Amino acid sequence: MDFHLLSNMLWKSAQHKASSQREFRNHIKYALECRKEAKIRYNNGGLPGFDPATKYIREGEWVCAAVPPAVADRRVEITGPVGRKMIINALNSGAKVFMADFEDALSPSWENLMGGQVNLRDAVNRTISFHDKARNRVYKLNDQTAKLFVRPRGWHLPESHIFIDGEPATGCLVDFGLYFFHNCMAFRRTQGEGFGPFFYLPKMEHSREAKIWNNVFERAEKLSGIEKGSIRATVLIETLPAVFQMDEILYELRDHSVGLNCGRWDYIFSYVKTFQAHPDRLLPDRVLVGMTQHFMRSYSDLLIRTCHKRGVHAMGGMAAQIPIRDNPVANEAALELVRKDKLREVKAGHDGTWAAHPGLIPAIMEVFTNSMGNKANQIHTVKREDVVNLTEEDLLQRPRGVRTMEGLRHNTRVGIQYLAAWLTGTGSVPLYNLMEDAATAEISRVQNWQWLKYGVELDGDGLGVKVTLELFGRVVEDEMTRIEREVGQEKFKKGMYKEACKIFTRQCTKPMLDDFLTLDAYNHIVNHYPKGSSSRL
Ligand SMILES: CC(=O)SCCNC(=O)CCNC(=O)[C@H](O)C(C)(C)COP(=O)(O)OP(=O)(O)OC[C@H]1O[C@@H](n2cnc3c(N)ncnc32)[C@H](O)[C@@H]1OP(=O)(O)O
Ligand SMILES: O=CC(=O)O
Ligand SMILES: [Mg+2]
Repeated sequence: MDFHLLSNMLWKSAQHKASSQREFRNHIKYALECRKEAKIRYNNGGLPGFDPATKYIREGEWVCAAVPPAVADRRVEITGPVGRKMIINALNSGAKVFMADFEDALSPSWENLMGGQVNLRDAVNRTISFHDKARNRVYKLNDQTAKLFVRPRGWHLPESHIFIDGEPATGCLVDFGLYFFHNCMAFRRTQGEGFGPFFYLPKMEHSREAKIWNNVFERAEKLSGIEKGSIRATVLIETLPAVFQMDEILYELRDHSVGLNCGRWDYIFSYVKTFQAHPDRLLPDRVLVGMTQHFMRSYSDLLIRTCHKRGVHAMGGMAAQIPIRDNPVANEAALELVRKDKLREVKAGHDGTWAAHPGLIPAIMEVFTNSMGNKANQIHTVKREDVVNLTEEDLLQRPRGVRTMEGLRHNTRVGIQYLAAWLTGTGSVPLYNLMEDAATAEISRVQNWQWLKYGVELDGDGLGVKVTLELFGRVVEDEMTRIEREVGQEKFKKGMYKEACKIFTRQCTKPMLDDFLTLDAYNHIVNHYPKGSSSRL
């Protein structure tokens, strides 16, 4: 990384960032306090639901600003972390959109974050290249590239390398601010056809959080002298409380919206978190909680209806399968699962979807194109009025299925390996032929926690064993042995598997569930400098 360039970039934007942090930090603190209050309500037996106070928004006849022509067609979007080669490959992949990820797929070390900003700036300026010396291969952009969206971190994550008035900065404002400041003008010229930049916004729980983003956008537009409504964002509906706020979220962002997305993995994680004090709502094995469970299907159906009523895209989510290079039969089976998932999405009315890997794009493109034909999207053709009567109970219905020892083992094996990768700077990894990232790892963590907390019986394998601390201790030991065998002694010794195991085990066995695994782990990747060594802004 060019550190001289980086410090210039940082310094130029530092003043802007500091003032936006000062302007918004109390609103953010309030929004996070409200999350805590909601958690107390749910822990005391309450259920999330539609807010009677905002019925007028849900029933009102309003639409969002028209979709910018540059992103009318989003039938396949590839996602990935902001490494240099990854960005070039994703932009060249043939997908319509690339979502560059500072969130679920990135371990937010200072180096990754700042390297990512430099890489994105070079991508927007179209000067990005990468030389893979080992393979003597040079990577450059094609003439035709995907449109770039950027996903900053969620509201809950601090950026502990930047202190403002003695407090760590808010991570997402750093990600947004740096990217916007350095790319706004070039992006609008080269990519956005006069609009942009474009964003994905993660992990919101309430429309008041969307309102903060709307204010951040308006402030950025004003300061840079671009028209209000230039910046556009797709909000991930990936928390259980947010499914009851979809109209309200779009309403707050109506001048800046370009749709909602079904963030299915965090949504499952959020189901467990929201119902952490409801032992009658325990999850079956992770592999059984798919989009065909009634509560998941209802969430996707309602998202489509809501988006199309308001004139914006309803984006589908991520199938976790990735290509299996060394086994053609298993590879075809994985591809078939992806096709099936995408067919369900396009038939339901989704306007596009996510791909985890470039190797999946042709198959996904074919499924969407066969169904949508030449239409750029289905916003005005699939209204889903059939789901107008969907109820709170439909959205909360208990997932069905069994719990097994293999489920417990798989969660443990995957959770530890993911965390070990994250601690060493890698935020998305292939494990057992599936894509794993922060959202999928969270499911493993909270599911183990839930099963331990309530001492569930593993009813799916005929053993009738109860999940206890002793059993979990044995499972952790076995799985660490298995991981060492699978990755090899040398990699195991050099890696951070033991630290990961400690954190993961602590998280699974806590009396009270922590809100986020990455908040606990973050301290391990922060560079700590001596007091007083920073610059004043
Ligand atoms: C729940 C959610 O939030 S989903 C969204 C967040 N998660 C993600 O974005 C995950 C995205 N996917 C990935 O990170 C990767 O596909 C992984 C980690 C799962 C697998 O990556 P790898 O092990 O590198 O896969 P593999 O070896 O098959 O890669 C083959 C080639 O495709 C490239 N590639 C793989 N995935 C991607 C991607 N998502 N974007 C761009 N290029 C990619 C690799 O860089 C490699 O390129 P090369 O041949 O030029 O060297
Ligand atoms: O961000 C996406 C998800 O599924 O989580
Ligand atoms: Mg997510």
